[in-house]
Amino acid sequence: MISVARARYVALVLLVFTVLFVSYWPSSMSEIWQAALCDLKEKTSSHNYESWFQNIKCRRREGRQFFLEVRDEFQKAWVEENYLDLIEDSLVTVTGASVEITLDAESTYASKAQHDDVGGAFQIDVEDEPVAARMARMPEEMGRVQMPAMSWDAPAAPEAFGDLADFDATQPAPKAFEERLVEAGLNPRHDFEEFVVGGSNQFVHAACSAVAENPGKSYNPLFIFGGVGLGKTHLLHAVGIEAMKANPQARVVTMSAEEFMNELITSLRQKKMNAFRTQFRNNCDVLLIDDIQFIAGKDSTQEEFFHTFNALYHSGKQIVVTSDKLPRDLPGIEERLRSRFSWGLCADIQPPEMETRIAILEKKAEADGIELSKEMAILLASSIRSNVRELEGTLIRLGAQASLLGQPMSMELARQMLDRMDIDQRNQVNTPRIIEVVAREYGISPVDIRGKRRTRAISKPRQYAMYLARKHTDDSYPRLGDEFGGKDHTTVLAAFKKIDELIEAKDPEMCSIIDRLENLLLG
Ligand SMILES: Nc1ncnc2c1ncn2[C@@H]1O[C@H](COP(=O)(O)OP(=O)(O)OP(=O)(O)O)[C@@H](O)[C@H]1O
Repeated sequence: MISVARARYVALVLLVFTVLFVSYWPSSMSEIWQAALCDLKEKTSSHNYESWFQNIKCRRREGRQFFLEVRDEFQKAWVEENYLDLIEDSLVTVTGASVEITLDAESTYASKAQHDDVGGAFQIDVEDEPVAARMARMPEEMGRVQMPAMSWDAPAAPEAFGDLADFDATQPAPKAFEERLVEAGLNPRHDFEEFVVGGSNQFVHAACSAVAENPGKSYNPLFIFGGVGLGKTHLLHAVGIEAMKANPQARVVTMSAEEFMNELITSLRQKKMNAFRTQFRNNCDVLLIDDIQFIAGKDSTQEEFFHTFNALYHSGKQIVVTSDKLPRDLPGIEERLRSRFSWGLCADIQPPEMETRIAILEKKAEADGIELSKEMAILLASSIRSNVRELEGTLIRLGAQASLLGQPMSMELARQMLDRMDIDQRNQVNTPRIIEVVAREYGISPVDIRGKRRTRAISKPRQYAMYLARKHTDDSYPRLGDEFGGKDHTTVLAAFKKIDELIEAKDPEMCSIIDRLENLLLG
């Protein structure tokens, strides 16, 4: 028999435990939703979180059904298409039970749809707004393109340009010109003079020069493609700089495909689509878009870009695009866009050969005031072959280290740094390396893992790589989707869950596969 005192003690412990459990476990609808939001914040990039999740409200809960409210139809469509599984996953994590989600838009305002050929992917109904109010907003809406509204072919008389009136094309005042480059999104250091030409980039360099000399009239569009850090962005900016040097009235718009998408989203949110379209379709003579592969799988952005492309192309404006692959190898890009990218000229950029690497190092060293001997340039150029950004970074780090230690840049210092880099690289666990290790182990190529083929021999290693990437990197599911060749984040989520469940259940085959791959990866 237990004593009364002991029974009281047990009851007290139970009571304390219940109180603690009830007060810490999220129970009210809003607590559950807040906890789910925290979980979502962890799983996605901060930009994505702010754009798509932060403003979602949980309006009602009936048992396991959650009624969520988003701002408008556009957000509803986007979240439904891209993020529903992710939200469901977070709610399951928080509640520990299965859930159902119903999404509703706060307003009945329909932002997506209706388009004509060049008219636009999104028809934003700003017509209800009084005309005077819209006109008053126009200067603010014109956004980043500050250049006067001119067509490429018919420059207006200089008087029409206000403070540009005394701008002399042959002798640009350096500061004013640089400021204008920056306004146009261009990096003044990335001009043709700074670009070292060799066998690997001769063709693309010639194509870029031709386009810059005669925008809209030689190769249109110009599609530049090639591996990481090989100078695509540099050449893209060089085209813009040269075009502005040749014609001070040229309205150049430069941005990454990601920035294009973000501006589109902001314009949709703020109901400023007219200004967005004016900026890209009417106030632009040269459109330079970097890393177009980013819009893979992003249907609404592709649609808007398609209409922007048509409008510019048909009015003879120049379009230059960079990408990591040829148009036909770009996964997740609509066929009509891929075919348009191939209308003009596709020019690839290859890793530079030894002499070009040495020349690049010498040029950068001179520009940054670093004393670089020939011997050292050869050492660096023979150690780092396939990425100019890395080559440049090593030179700068070496210069910085020598100056911090108060020593000259010796061969010994350079060798030590290269050895350390080698070790760092071998230890670095990132998604590309995981893909490489898994592909090698299964005798397939990283391209197969990033590709679409679903044979067992490819899909299984692909799932292992997705699981390892989620486990060992900080990449969010959407980011991993991009890393795996533009796949939907739900594919990665499903692969992770499937393998995780098998590991949790101590499935001997899966545990041994993952152990073996982790050994290869982590040493
Ligand atoms: N031929 C070259 N001459 C001089 N500098 C170069 C050359 N090629 C590349 N660089 C320099 O290397 C760095 C990386 O180039 P850039 O950013 O243009 O590469 P990218 O191909 O656009 O890379 P990513 O695929 O990562 O976008 C830049 O600082 C650029 O100036």
